[in-house]
Amino acid sequence: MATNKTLLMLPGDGIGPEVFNQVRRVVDWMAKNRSINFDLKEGLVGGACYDVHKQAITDETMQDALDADAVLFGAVGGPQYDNVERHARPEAGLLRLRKEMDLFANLRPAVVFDALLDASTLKPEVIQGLDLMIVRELTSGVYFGEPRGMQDYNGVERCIDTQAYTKAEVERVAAVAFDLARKRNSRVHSVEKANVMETGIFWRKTVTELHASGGYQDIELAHMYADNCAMQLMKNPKQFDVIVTDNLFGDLLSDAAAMSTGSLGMLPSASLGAADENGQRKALYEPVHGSAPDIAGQDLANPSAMLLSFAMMLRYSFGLLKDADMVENAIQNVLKSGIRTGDIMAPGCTQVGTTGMGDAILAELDKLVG
Ligand SMILES: NC(=O)c1ccc[n+]([C@@H]2O[C@H](COP(=O)([O-])OP(=O)(O)OC[C@H]3O[C@@H](n4cnc5c(N)ncnc54)[C@H](O)[C@@H]3O)[C@@H](O)[C@H]2O)c1
Ligand SMILES: CC(C)[C@H](C(=O)O)[C@@H](O)C(=O)O
Ligand SMILES: [Mg+2]
Repeated sequence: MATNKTLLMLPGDGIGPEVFNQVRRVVDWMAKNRSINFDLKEGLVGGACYDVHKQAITDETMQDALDADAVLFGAVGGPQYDNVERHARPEAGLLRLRKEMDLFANLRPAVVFDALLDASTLKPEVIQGLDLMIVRELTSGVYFGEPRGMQDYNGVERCIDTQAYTKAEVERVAAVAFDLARKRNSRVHSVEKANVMETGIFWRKTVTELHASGGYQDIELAHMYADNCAMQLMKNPKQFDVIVTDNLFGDLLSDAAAMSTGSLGMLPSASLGAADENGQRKALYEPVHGSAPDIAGQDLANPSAMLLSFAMMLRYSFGLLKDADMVENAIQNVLKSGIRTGDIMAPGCTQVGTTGMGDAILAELDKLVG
């Protein structure tokens, strides 16, 4: 691969830097064994940035993100920032990255590895072979709608958030879902609450029209209410191929889907912008989980979600399919061999920490490269 691809690394807070340390080892391994050399840049984000600059991301780091070929992100947040004003909170750094990079399509796959059937709280027959993709709209909806905040409402204190979507915003994320479905099992569930919300009715109408007029008749489209979808994800997740939904429902449903895989520590994600004339997209890759303050600093975090996010980056941003497969296979093989972090531990397996899991994955990569 050309050596001029820039990768911006933003480890963040809590377990973010811990799982990131394992990615650094794989980045080094890729340079040494596969001649994949990135120009690496690193920046502060979240609480780590707030501690130094009193803001969750600086303009310089934001510019680095806009200039990079891909951004790799750990996690942000922590209880010590609970009383920081919203615009400077750690989470605001991530939201700014998503908005200013215009990363409207958040791909959150939930894939169940056979070796982890026993780690899920769902019955093995319900989840065996599960491979679903949630496409979450990421730059609009109630996360960003205006007006928002405190109001004087006829002398009464009131607080509002606004759910708002333009037609173009719904169309572009639905198109990503249809295009992805075509490369998978050609089924899309569009999820909203059209029974209650105006934006739900609009979402459903817009997706239906795009399906009919956008050349997507080969894709099977179904509509589902978000509350039912949460239930169906527990009852029979294998009915789904691709789910497309708004920013808030996507946040909730992807955490729910994570548990079928055994742990939040297994779920990667890719956040993508629109393709330019060369087919290149701005992109940020991050695990779905957060900074996990309850286990931070104890070498307990599962680095798999972070490493699988790195694999998604190799695949989606750089077309390095073989190398992405290698990382994924190495993780699968380690799980098959019974090596587990605490979150996915099962009787008869060997428990390791974050670094131990990294050691095992690197050893497996060595085997795979021969
Ligand atoms: N993308 C992000 O940076 C992101 C995502 C979600 C939450 N957050 C932030 O993280 C902080 C904590 O939030 P939370 O506790 O609701 O969610 P969380 O995802 O951090 O943790 C939820 C639970 O899952 C466990 N867990 C998460 N990742 C794990 C891993 N890799 N290995 C093993 N166990 C893991 C945690 O120990 C915890 O019990 C908050 O400040 C929140 O805003 C950030
Ligand atoms: C940290 C927070 C802003 C974020 C979200 O709500 O989108 C997180 O929960 C996620 O799922 O990426
Ligand atoms: Mg979330």
